[in-house]
Amino acid sequence: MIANIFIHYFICSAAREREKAQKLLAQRQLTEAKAPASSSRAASPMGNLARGGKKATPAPKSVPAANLDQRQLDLAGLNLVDKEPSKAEEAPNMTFAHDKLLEEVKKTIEAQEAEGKQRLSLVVIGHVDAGKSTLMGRLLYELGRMDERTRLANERNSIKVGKSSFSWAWGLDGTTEERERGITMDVALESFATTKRQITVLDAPGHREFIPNMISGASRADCALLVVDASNGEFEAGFQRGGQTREHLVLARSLGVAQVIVAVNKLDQVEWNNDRYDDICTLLRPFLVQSGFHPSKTTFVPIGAMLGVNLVGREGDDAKQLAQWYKGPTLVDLLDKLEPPQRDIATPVRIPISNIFKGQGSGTSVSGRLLSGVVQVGERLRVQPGDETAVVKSIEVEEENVPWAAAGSNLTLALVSVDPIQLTIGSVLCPLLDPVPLASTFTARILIFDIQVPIISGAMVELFHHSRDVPATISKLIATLDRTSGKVVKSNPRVLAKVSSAEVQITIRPTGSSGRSIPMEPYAVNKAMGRILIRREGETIAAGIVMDILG
Ligand SMILES: Nc1nc2c(ncn2[C@@H]2O[C@H](COP(=O)(O)OP(=O)(O)OP(=O)(O)O)[C@@H](O)[C@H]2O)c(=O)[nH]1
Repeated sequence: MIANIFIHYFICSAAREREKAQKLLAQRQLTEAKAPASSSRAASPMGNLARGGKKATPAPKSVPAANLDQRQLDLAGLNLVDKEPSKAEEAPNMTFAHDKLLEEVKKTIEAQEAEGKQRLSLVVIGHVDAGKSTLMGRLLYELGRMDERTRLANERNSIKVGKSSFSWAWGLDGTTEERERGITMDVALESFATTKRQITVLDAPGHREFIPNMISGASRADCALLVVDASNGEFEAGFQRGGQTREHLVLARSLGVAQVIVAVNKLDQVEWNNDRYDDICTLLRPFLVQSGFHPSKTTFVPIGAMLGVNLVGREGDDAKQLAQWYKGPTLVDLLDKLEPPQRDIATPVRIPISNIFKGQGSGTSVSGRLLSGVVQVGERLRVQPGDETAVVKSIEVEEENVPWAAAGSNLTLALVSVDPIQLTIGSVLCPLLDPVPLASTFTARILIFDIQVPIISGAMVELFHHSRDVPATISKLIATLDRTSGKVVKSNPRVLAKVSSAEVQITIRPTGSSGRSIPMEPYAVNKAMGRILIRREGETIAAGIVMDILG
């Protein structure tokens, strides 16, 4: 009945997103083309999209024009073909009634707690080149999640292109461009287990050019691992004004991340100097408190990512110098003690989409974080904004197909009975009867950072909400607030100065691709859906929470 559009590239709301998605498809195709059929999951140089054996749908085969009737020719010209009712697209039925599902989820979470195997998501943040991907690559290897064959292949291939020092990072940085440039550009997803935790890792890019991707990664995490480079001058570069050590910490905290492990890396570059380690910790401690991290939720660990020192142990010659002055926990010991957050399973489903890709013969797949609620296979969800609905054909969490997933999971959903053109990065999947409100104008309480140019009414900004960023205007300065009590200090101020708190009205400016309204909720209704970040000219100027949606 409806013509099916063959999608040769992903459907995203903005050019940046489209480019990102195209890159991911290329990455998946490259990975799949290269990977042997039996390749282990650790063997794939992946982002989350490269996993799970999914394949991009091949382009339709061309048919000689002489063999087509007029209608087919018209359709061919439009790049349309009749939709064949495919078996793969058949919508499955739901297994559980909602209350039964909630019971099942509670039981499972309790069992996980009793087993001492709790799940959490960890975003790896820090200034460019601090060693985030190297650390993750090495840690995956030490924990047995990267096999020897992959390690050797990464070593060999990185030597071949003169990038041998990035060989560990290649376990995470999978695209040709990332490997050529030696930097992470998009968030890569991985997972590993410690004794008591099952951890999903989101390796964020450190380069300031990719802050939007870092925001998208941090908004999917419960905890953060900040990596700082102990080399002389390098720690200072990241920690100075405008450095990403500072910016990432502030962004992560503003997005609700409350626990952080600080890994002081590359200590081999300073001869494992104890004083250098202590100085770095001393400089970071007050900044962490100032950024809103409670000292009891902040831990420090000295490491050498490349040599694998103090990640899971301190054996061997490389660790001798450190072992002379450090007797504390290893990185894995600290990961094992991270507190899993409360799961908001009773609130309606909210899944902001962070990636969209074509599944093999099974419609479209999307990935993102289930912020609240519980979702199951067979469930029909609404896509906001818009009138579209979709049925969940399958759910994948940490490379396993599961019948349901609960709040906090980073998941991939295969969707059927959906027009993929209606899906965009930043769209939110929600229950049919409990849709997320759409906002074009709303009020927000914001905390203004150390900005150089004060904010005035009419200021043009970029608004970040999960993986979506849209142009917006600070349309009204309602009041300045006392930073501690939140009480109004002055109504209708003329400007908002740096390091102050305020209530403002924000209006989203329409764009060709994303319209005027975006799905969001007041913080009082759903914390994770009510957090925003405001940037201007590539600088994060404020973070805030949504108060009231005005229209
Ligand atoms: N000497 C030394 N070099 C390291 C260590 N860890 C990482 N490096 C080097 O630091 C450089 C950057 O490492 P990456 O892992 O790509 O850094 P990153 O933080 O992931 O970079 P972005 O994601 O692009 O910000 C590479 O050349 C690594 O070999 C370490 O423990 N010691």
